[in-house]
Amino acid sequence: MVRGIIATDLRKAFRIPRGLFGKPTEKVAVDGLSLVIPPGRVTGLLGLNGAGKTSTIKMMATLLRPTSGTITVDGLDTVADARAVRRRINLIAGGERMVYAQLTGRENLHYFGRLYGLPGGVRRQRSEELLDLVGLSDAADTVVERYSRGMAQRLSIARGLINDPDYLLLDEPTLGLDAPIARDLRQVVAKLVRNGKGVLLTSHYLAEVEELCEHVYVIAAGRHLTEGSPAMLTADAGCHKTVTVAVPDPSAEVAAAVAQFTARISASIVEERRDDGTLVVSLVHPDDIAGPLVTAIVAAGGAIIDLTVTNPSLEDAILAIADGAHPPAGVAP
Ligand SMILES: Nc1ncnc2c1ncn2[C@@H]1O[C@H](COP(=O)(O)OP(=O)(O)OP(=O)(O)O)[C@@H](O)[C@H]1O
Repeated sequence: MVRGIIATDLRKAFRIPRGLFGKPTEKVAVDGLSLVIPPGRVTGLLGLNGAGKTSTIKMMATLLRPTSGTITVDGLDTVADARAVRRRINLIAGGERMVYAQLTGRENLHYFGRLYGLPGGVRRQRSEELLDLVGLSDAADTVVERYSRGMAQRLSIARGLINDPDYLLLDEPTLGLDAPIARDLRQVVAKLVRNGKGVLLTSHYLAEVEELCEHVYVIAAGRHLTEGSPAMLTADAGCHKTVTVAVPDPSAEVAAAVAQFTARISASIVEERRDDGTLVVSLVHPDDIAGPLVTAIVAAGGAIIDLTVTNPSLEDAILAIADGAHPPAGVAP
C-alpha cells in the first residue's frame, strides 16, 4: 500500500439549475487532477480564485463526492471507506468558524473528541495538550463568543487535531490572523510534519507557502498547470532579479554610464533622484548584473552608498505562471 493521500484523475462538476423549466448547466470545478500528499511533508495547492482548490480539499475531506476519479488515504477510498478516512484526516478552513460559540474552549474539544469516539481519558488528556499547544490553556474555561478572532481560530486548529489525524487539510488556515499568531501556526504545522503528519496547504500568503511547502501544485480552471519545489517553480518561471544602487551626486559621465549599461543589456530601469542629489537606480534583469553595474559606475568615477539585490519570490513566479496560462479550450474562465 502506498502511503499518502492520492487523487487520481479527479473531476468535480456542479449542476447549476436554470429556473423551473430551463435545462441545468454544468460548472466543472475540478477537471482531471492527479495529486499526491505524502506523509511527513507540507504539500501546497495554489491557484487563482476559482481554480478549484476548495472543491479538491472538500473531496479529500469526504465532504464532497467526486463526479469521477478516485481519492485514497493510505489505501482507503474516500467514498467507499469514508468513515475510516474521516478518522485519519481533518480539515481546518480559515474562513469558517468551526467551533461552537456557546461552549468554552475546553468543552468544544471534549465535544469534538466525543464525536470521534475518543475514550474519556484520552479525550481529556488530548484536549489539555492541544489547549497548551495553541496557547489557550488560560482561556480554556471562557466561552468562545468572548474569544478574539485569533483565539477562535487557534481553537479551530486544536479542534482539527483532536482526532490525531495522519493528514491535515489546511484551507487558508491563517486567513485574518495577526502576524504573531500566524507565525505560531506555521511553527505548529512544521512540528506536525517533523512528526510524520502529511499536510495539504492552500494559502494566498505565498511567503507562508514558500516557508512551509516542499512541493507545490499549481492549478488553473481545475487543471494541473505545473508542480515543483517553490525554488524550482521560481527559477523555471523566468522571473527577474532587481538590482538597486544608490549613487551619491552622480556626474554627467556616471549618469551616461548607467544609461549605456542599461541599454547594452536591455534591462528595464526605474530612476529616482532624492532631495540630497543621490540617484537611486533599479534595474530588472534575469542575469546577475550587480557586479558589472558597479564596475560601470566606478569606472565612470562614481561611488556607491547602497546596493541591494532582490530575488524573485514565489508570488512573482505564480503571477508569471498564471499570466502565461490560458484557460484550456472548452473550459469557462
Ligand atoms: N456548490 C457549487 N455550485 C456551483 N459552482 C461551484 C460550487 N462550488 C464551487 N463552484 C465553482 O467551482 C469553481 C471552483 O471553486 P473553488 O471554490 O473550488 O475554487 P478555489 O480555488 O478554492 O477558489 P478561491 O481561491 O476563491 O477560494 C468556481 O468557479 C466556483 O464558482
